[in-house]
Amino acid sequence: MPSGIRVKICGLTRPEDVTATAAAGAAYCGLNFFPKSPRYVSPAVARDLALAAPAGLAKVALVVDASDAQLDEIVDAVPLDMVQLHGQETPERVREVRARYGLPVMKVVGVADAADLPALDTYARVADQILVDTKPPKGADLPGGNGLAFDWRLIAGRRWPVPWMLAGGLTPDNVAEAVRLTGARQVDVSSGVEAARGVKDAGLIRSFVQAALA
Ligand SMILES: O=C(O)c1ccccc1NCC(=O)[C@H](O)[C@H](O)COP(=O)(O)O
Repeated sequence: MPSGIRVKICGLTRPEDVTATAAAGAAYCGLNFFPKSPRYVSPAVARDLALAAPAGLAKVALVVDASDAQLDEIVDAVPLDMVQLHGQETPERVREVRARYGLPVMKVVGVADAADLPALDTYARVADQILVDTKPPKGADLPGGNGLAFDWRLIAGRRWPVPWMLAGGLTPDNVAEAVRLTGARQVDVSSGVEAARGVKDAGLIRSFVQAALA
């Protein structure tokens, strides 16, 4: 990609979503294994989606406080390039998952205010990547994928010693401003490219990637 921005489209559920994500020029696709999510895919469905992904589109497994048994089942079934830990996983658990599966691990850190920022430094010491996402509001059904942005000024100019992604409430309309303000070189979206909750839209995926690269 000419601008060097790498885009992740998260929560794909259908083969046409994979086609649209690859055609738009995204670098990563996310497969969601959180059972309560409207974007959940079983390991069997995820395997077919992952096998449909062309070379160059990295497949990321999103899990929430998954046990070894759950992760074993996913990793055995699905050809993956990365694991995204989207729950309350401790730094020690990040280390364990990296060691057990030999896959890069991206740890999600939720941000609502400045008090959340030190955790980014903590996880940047143990994870291969960090994903800076909006902290879910109290009582939210889902720990992510809520389509809510945080105040990007909190991380403007911040850097970490590992690659990082910006997420949370990004859309084709606001992603360019988010990149400009934060300096992010990677962005992640789910709700902002959906026609309905859990249903990706090829046109929105294309618009999002184009806007991120602009
Ligand atoms: O999308 C879900 O349903 C979900 C469920 C449980 C944990 C995480 C989940 N989604 C995470 C994402 O899709 C993204 O990594 C990120 O939170 C941005 O989502 P959005 O604000 O919807 O763009």
